Amino acid sequence: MPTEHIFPTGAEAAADLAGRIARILSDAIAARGIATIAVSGGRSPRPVLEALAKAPLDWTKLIVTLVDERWVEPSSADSNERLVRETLLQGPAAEARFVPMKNAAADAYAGQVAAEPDFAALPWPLDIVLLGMGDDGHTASLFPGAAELPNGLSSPARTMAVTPPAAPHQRLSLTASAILDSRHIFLQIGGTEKRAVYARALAGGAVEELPIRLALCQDEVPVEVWIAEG
Ligand SMILES: O=C1O[C@H](COP(=O)(O)O)[C@@H](O)[C@H](O)[C@H]1O
Repeated sequence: MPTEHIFPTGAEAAADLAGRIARILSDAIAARGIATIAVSGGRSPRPVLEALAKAPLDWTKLIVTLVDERWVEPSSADSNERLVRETLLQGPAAEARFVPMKNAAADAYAGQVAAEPDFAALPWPLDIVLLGMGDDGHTASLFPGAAELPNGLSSPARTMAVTPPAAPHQRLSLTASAILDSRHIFLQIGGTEKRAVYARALAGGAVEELPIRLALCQDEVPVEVWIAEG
């Protein structure tokens, strides 16, 4: 079962989560000389990434990457890379090494072939995987109903290409095995709908129906969840 951190507001949850991430990254740098974090996109992580950017870390020792990316140009409002550049990679944090998922390939399937070696070369396990969750129970870009989901749940590769059944843009995503090759998995949720999906995911059922279960219902990696009630 995940460890839960419950806060009245999203702002309080984000501040606490950013502090926890900064402490773990600092300890990782002290222990191994390098720290790694893969972050989610979408709307939820913005305040966490903005707060984390202010942490007094040796950013030159940090590798930042994404858990998933929409196959759009980094200038697009839908780009997860754009979110990370606008929020986290600011000021001293811009010294971190950022490993993007989007490359010049025409689609996410060709892009996956080009991106996989960069991801295979990362220093695994990652220190932190910061997940989000959609209202359909998807995490990273492991979408229920996607033709590529069975492969994403079983592949030993680090990355997978996927076409979401009901969301825009082809995606590149970490696979389940890559997400679980980590020292800490953190999940951020807020709002009535997501809290209900989270409760359903904990209650049981197939990972194919609610892919967030791949992180919540396993014993390999400690999972902590930051929940905003407001
Ligand atoms: O499309 C995506 O959705 C999920 C959830 O996003 P949110 O806007 O509801 O927070 C996100 O975790 C994922 O990284 C993103 O690409």
